[in-house]
Amino acid sequence: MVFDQFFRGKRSPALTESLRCGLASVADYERRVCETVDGTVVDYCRGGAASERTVAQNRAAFDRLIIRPRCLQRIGGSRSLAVTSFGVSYRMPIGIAPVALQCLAHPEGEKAMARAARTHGVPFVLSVLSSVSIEELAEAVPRAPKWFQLYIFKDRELTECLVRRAEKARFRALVVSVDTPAPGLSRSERRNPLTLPAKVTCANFVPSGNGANGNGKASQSCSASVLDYVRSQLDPSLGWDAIQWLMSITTLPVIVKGILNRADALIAADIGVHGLIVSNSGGRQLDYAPAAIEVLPEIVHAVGNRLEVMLDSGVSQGTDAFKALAIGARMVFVGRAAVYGLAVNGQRGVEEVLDILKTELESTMLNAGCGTLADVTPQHVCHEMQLYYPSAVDRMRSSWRGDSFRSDRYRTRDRRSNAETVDTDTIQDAEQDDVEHAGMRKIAENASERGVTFQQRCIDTALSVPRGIYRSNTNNLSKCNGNVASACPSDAKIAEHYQLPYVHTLKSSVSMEELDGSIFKPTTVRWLEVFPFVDECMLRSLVRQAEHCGFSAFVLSFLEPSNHVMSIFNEQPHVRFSDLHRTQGEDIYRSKNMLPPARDAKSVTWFIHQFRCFTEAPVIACVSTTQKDLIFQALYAGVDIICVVIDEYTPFPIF
Ligand SMILES: Cc1cc2nc3c(=O)[nH]c(=O)nc-3n(C[C@H](O)[C@H](O)[C@H](O)COP(=O)(O)O)c2cc1C
Repeated sequence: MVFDQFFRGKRSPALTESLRCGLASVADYERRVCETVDGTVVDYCRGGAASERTVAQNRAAFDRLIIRPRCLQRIGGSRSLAVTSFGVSYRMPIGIAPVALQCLAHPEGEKAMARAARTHGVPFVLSVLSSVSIEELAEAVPRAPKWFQLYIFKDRELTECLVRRAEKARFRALVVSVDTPAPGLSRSERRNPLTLPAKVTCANFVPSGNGANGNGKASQSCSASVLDYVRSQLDPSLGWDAIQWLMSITTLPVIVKGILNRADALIAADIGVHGLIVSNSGGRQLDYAPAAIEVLPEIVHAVGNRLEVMLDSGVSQGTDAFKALAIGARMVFVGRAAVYGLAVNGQRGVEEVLDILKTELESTMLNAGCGTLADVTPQHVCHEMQLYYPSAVDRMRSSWRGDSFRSDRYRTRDRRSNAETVDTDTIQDAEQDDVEHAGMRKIAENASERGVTFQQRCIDTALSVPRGIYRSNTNNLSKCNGNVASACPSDAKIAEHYQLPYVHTLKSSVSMEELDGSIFKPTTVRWLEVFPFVDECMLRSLVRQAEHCGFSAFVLSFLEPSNHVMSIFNEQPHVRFSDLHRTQGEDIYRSKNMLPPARDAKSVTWFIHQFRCFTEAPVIACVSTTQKDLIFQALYAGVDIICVVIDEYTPFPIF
């Protein structure tokens, strides 16, 4: 309100009206719809697939992103939300997503929606399952910026016919939905089936009076059961050649909707698709699909500027739009938000909703220090964990001699790839000119002979933490014939040489004391790798022992399946695991009572909480990118740093 009075001077009539009715946000519109509209229609508009987990995730993922404002940015008078897409200029970067059967929400349905889009100068995407036909809409709202959404049906003739009709009606782009090999499963619809009123039908499949819509086959089937007919036309056997076929039969830009994976985005870019809508259809298709905003970074990162990337799913506030734009979306689309406006007050309701979103986006931009969309950058958004755990970064820095010359040089080399196994040749190359070269090479060669590998691990770069945890992999103990004592010293020396932290594992036969007493230099940075054991006393004792030996951080390893960790301890009778032996005695640590907890959320949280009570030192959770749930559990449970282990198939920006 205050913002509005001071900065806008004059409110639009739509905003004034919505405020007067107590409708100040999209959430207010949603509430109003629930109070006033028939239950089955509410379910149809609001519902999602199955357990609706993805619907919830869409909201939660936006909420996890925090806006980082910049001040004193000299924002002048030339403020603008204008955006150009496929050569057409729109007044703001928020369009209306395709929504089937809008006459269920309001008698004017798609016509009202398109008129509101015209008022705001934003694209309106007509669903192929619209309750107003392509021709009727074009005639009623000729000047609305219209795009047409379709599926590539089993019947290609029918599909081509729809494309021709859209071209003739001067639609400006085709949006092909690719996330619907079959209809999404709605539990609410199953409980409470939606029956279409006589006047509401999929108008594109019904012949008009003059036969303009003509496709006899479709019409006949449709008259029996519109939805059954369309469902029967969805084609799970489609491949990317279908998109190429679509591009070959039209000159309109083709936008692929429903992409959630960088690999698919890359294929789309390679075959020359014009745009993508990163979308999970508002959580209506695949339950447990990721939130669209969560995968947007990996997709933007993968395709860059090769095609236009847009987003829908979960946008219900101006801040949501801001976040998506900051991460790299050209435009966002709203589905439910617009439908709520339509259901509450027809065209006016949609205009009000768009006005709310526009006002919120303007306000967000201004307060974040952005005058135009070009000013909105990835630096304006971060994941909340980056704010919650900053002190850990400082603590990590203080336990890391990261500013030495040689260390920098090594880290520059690391940046070539996110994860790589550094072989001894690489180490040699790095240090050709080094006086210590020969000695170190010998140690590295020895290590290599014993089958010890050097793994590069990566800590979230956004936290500016130096990267490159050095870790000796002593999993292959059996190769050492019980004589592994010589492995650790040389590994520790290499770590010292490259000025990387040495991560000592409990799977070693050399104890922390032995390393501290004879192998480590005072300057060696040492961290201890710990597994999620259930025995509290033992953990506490290990922590004390480690602190006593100068270990400055703990790496909780959730990487290996618990049974694998235990098998190492249990099935190596010839190996003396010195740290564990000293702590508890062999019989106990090899016993079944020490099975680590299962990796459910509760036990992971419990373990981290426990561990936090034992020590002030930074706690790093080592998690694989494939264990995404675990990453968040660990963060929420309070670890300082997540060490995300990336394999070559995993896209980095999984956050
Ligand atoms: C009631 C309803 C019907 C929809 N019908 C279609 C459709 O016919 N075709 C399509 O591609 N997407 C359809 N969608 C998905 C939207 O285009 C869009 O992806 C989704 O609504 C965006 O999420 P949001 O509702 O959270 O904004 C529909 C969505 C809703 C809510």
